Amino acid sequence: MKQIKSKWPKLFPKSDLQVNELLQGQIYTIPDFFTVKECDNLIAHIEANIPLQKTSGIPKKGEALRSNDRVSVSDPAFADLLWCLGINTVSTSTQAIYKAALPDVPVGLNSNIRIYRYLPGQRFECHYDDTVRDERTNCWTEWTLLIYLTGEDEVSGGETVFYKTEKKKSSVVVAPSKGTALLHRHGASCLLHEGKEVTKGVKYVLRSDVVVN
Ligand SMILES: O=C(O)CCC(=O)C(=O)O
Ligand SMILES: [Fe+2]
Repeated sequence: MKQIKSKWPKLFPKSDLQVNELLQGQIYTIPDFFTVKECDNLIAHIEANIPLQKTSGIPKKGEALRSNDRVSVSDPAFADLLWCLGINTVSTSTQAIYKAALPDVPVGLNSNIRIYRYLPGQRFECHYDDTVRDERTNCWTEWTLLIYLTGEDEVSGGETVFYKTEKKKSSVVVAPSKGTALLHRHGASCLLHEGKEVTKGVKYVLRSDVVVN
């Protein structure tokens, strides 16, 4: 993981965040977590300062194929900022999120921040997200946090699709929406999911995880 000294663009807390429950105890979206301007500033910052790496296209044993460009940076201050922008209040005021890992409760975000860029033709095939230990706090992660920096008329395809069973008969489809944050349960309770191929435009995503203690 890279240690990058970077000054992120200004981001402001939102007081009136709405939380949509797409699947109880599993999938939640928070529209307008970032404004359009914040998303555009973040993309400009990433493009100017944070080189993304191409994934090889050949998955390691047991790993899903992903062909997106990505980088993983250790940035505790940015993780704390994202937490304080509203993931903290959403995690504590949404009972199913707060109680998911009792007696442990959400306490912050993983300092490992990942940035993904999907160009047309790129995707992240079906997989499960593992729980990991945050290197700073030693706490385990319980939820994946994805924040879409592009969406709507900028990207076609690129939906994050969750399957309720391994047979993939029933699914929940989340289309990238600019500035929307998505929380989904991971580790032992993770649903099979994938990032569908982008067919037009560029999909940018910020990723961290909610840690519990
Ligand atoms: O980009 C997406 O829609 C999915 C990303 C994902 O599944 C992951 O980061 O584990
Ligand atoms: Fe995933």
